[in-house]
Amino acid sequence: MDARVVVRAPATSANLGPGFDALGLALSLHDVVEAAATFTAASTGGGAAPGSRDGVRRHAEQGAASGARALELSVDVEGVGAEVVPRDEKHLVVRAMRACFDELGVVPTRLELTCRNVLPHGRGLGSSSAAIVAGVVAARALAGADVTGQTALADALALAGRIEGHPDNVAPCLLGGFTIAWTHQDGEARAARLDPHPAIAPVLCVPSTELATATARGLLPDSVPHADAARTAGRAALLVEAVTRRPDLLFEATEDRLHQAYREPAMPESVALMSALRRRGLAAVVSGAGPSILVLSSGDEASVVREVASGWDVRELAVDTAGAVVSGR
Ligand SMILES: Nc1ncnc2c1ncn2[C@@H]1O[C@H](COP(=O)(O)OP(=O)(O)O)[C@@H](O)[C@H]1O
Ligand SMILES: N[C@@H](CCOP(=O)(O)O)C(=O)O
Repeated sequence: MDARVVVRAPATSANLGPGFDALGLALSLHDVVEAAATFTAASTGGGAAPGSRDGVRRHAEQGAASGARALELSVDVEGVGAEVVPRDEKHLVVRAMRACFDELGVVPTRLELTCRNVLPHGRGLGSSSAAIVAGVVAARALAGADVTGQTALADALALAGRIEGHPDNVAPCLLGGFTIAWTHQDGEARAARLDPHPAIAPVLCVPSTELATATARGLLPDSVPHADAARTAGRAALLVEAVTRRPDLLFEATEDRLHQAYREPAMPESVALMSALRRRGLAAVVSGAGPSILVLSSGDEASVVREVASGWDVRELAVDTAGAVVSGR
């Protein structure tokens, strides 16, 4: 009994300056994962409609009862990272799918993946979140679980957040648009999705060098001055208004004192570019953990970015409003 799906997951830019680990924007750059799976009869049998709540519960009971079975795994990767990403159980999409199958209680015996990668890795554009979200959504769809309802999205976000470790990329990747993400008191990721102002046009300056998010997180101090925290909290609040209704406030609203300066030693050229862009009045920030620079443009500012960021890979993108999209089941 074969199931086959295609999932498209967007790049994301997290933090947006002052919204460390909270704010994020989905971008019009996508990875695509094609996935096919065969499940044990025990984990899918019994006649309940796959995807119904009853069907998922029955999967959980029967999957758990069936015990571990060897997985026949095939991973094909095209595009970015094809030479370096693992092709086994360590592949991030596979890890996310396995975690989701376990949560749903279904037991795959065969899993076939083709990953068409476009998002650059280790550039602060949420490639790991896109891989995780694509895996979680693909696994839910293959298992016959809902992927679009409120409960399904909440479950997918919680699992993706657990795997990624911070919620601000997985939220916009799953939901699209502009998101405010937080960790609930139960420890799970939650998010509120907002529509960005239609004038917002993200412009990315992408360097050729990578910086692992874990490395950039390691540069952050255990505590920051109260004045910096207070100032940045105010700017983050203002940024919600600026992104959704008042793009004229973007420059002031994107000031950060919580993470960018601490990370400068790992990406001096990026921070220098950000400062040069800000001196020209542009709302430039470090994208995610860097080293890409994001300009939240609200008009015809791309030509200034190209002039200041001469020699950089400058990409004029749009906001992705759809988030992760699944087709073909
Ligand atoms: N499509 C993918 N398939 C497999 N692994 C991926 C994929 N995208 C990202 N990764 C893994 O995530 C790492 C990058 O994650 P990270 O350091 O968080 O940077 P970012 O998410 O900003 O690109 C890559 O080096 C790779 O190990
Ligand atoms: N809030 C995180 C965001 C990391 O984003 P990424 O795209 O660099 O993975 C952080 O700043 O560490």
